[in-house]
Parts: sequence; C-alpha cells; structure tokens
Amino acid sequence: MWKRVSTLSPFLFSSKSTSLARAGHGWNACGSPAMDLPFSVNYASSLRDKTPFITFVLGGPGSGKGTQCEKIAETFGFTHLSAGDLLRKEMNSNSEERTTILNIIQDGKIVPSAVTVKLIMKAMESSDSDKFLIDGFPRTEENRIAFEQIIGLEPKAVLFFDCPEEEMVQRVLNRNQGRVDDNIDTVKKRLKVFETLSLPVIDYYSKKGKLHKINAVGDADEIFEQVRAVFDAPEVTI
Ligand SMILES: Nc1ncnc2c1ncn2[C@@H]1O[C@H](COP(=O)(O)OP(=O)(O)OP(=O)(O)O)[C@@H](O)[C@H]1O
Ligand SMILES: Nc1ccn([C@H]2C[C@H](O)[C@@H](COP(=O)(O)O)O2)c(=O)n1
Ligand SMILES: [Mg+2]
Repeated sequence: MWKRVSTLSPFLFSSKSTSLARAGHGWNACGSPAMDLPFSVNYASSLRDKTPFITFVLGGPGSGKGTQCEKIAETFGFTHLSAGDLLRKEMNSNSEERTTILNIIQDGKIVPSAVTVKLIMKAMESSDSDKFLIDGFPRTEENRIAFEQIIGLEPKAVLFFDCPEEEMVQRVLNRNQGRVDDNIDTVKKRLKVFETLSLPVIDYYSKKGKLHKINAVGDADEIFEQVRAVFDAPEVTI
C-alpha cells in the first residue's frame, strides 16, 4: 500500500506557472536542499488518488539505466519516464527555461527540482498507467524531498545500477547519440555530482530497506536477470 508522506503546502494549489527564475528562489543547480518550494502546482492531488506503483532507477552516468528500463517496461508493463529525456525535450522546445536547462546539463550539474518534478508530474498525469519507472531521479536529496512534497508519494522500490567509473566513462563516450553531455569534460563533472549528491540518496533508500543493488557490469541480458528477480520477488508485488 502506498504511503502518503506529507500534506501539500497551501502554495501548491495556486495557478502560477513555473520558471527557472522563480525556481531560483530557495534552490540551486547543485542540489542543496531547500524546503520552501518556489512554484505552484495544482494537479498533485489527482496523482495521489491514483496511488501508482513507482520505481526509482538510479546509477551513475552510463551505468545502463535507460537500457534496463526499456527491458523492464517491456517485460513488466511499466511506463518508462526518464528525467533526462524530459529535460532534453524541454530544452529542445520553445520553453523559456530551455537555455538554462542546456547550460546546466552541459555543465554536468542538476536542474532545480521544481522544474524536473513538474515535468515528471505532467508526464504521470497525462498517462493512463499506474506503474512508473522514473529513470535518473531523484539525483539529489533536494530532488527526493521535492517529489515527496509535491506528489506526496514514495517509491515502492529503488533500483541502483552499480558500475565502475571507468566502465561508465567508456559507455558514455561510445554512446554516439549526439547528447551535449557525452564528452569527457562533462562526464567527469557528472561523476563528481553523482558521488557527492546522488550517493546520499542511494544511502537513504538503502537505510529504508527499499534499495535493490544491481551489478551493472556484463551483458545487458545477464544484468536484466538480476532485475527480473527483483520484480518477481513476493515483497515487490507489482
Ligand atoms: N551492459 C552493458 N554493457 C555494455 N554497454 C552497455 C550496457 N548497458 C548499456 N550499454 C550502453 O552504454 C551506453 C549507456 O547506457 P544507458 O544510456 O542505458 O545508460 P544510462 O545509465 O541511462 O546513462 P545516462 O545517465 O547518461 O542517461 C549506451 O550506449 C548503451 O547502449
Ligand atoms: N533528476 C535529474 C535528471 C537529469 N538531470 C539532468 C542532468 C543530467 O546530467 C542530465 C542527463 O540526465 P540522464 O539522461 O543522464 O538521466 O539531465 C537533472 O538535472 N536532474
Ligand atoms: Mg539514461
């Protein structure tokens, strides 16, 4: 059963739109926690009524999150939402936030949570699914807290793809999908951000007993067998 973790603050129910300028209040691109959400949303309550099955998918850059999410979605019927893909789509739109998002991604940093959570929530709201894989989120404690405050739900399970840095670097540099952050300078920065800001989130879910650590080295199909065991286990009833 889903646990509702917080009462939404009154300011979540006004009708203002978001902008990175407003998001700048109380938040920063490096992920320092701030509790005072800078924008307003009014669609979280319908999401909470759906009480969807949420799995967060974590791991460093190039650890194979996207690759494994595709297999999980196909096998177990989850809807795959990649936070990075949602941000790239926003970056390539005529959104007033596109340049700021581009600069943050190119610099290997983390986009303010207000922006990312809003994109995830919109995607969840516009889907009929009740099972979501949220790939690459939460990347920071700030991300995690913002999701809890705005959506009021916790993940049922958290996957962590554990991969050595050298392997991640090689995979990213060989990816060849034209991503602005697939270069050695940005990858080094992303690895540092992963270590300083994302590992504490992984530690948080480990302490809560929700973390499933997957050895992300080897053939993608072999890795998926470890993932399959997680979703086949009786304690993770989908
Ligand atoms: N087990 C694997 N062995 C070798 N290469 C892999 C493996 N899994 C994925 N790859 C390749 O490594 C690259 C990175 O994989 P993927 O995009 O799934 O990682 P990611 O964790 O989503 O990365 P990012 O956080 O940068 O989005 C891709 O080119 C993918 O095809
Ligand atoms: N929660 C997130 C997820 C992603 N981003 C930004 C910064 C990442 O380097 C970039 C690419 O994400 P990926 O496709 O690797 O998951 O997108 C973020 O700021 N916050
Ligand atoms: Mg990815």
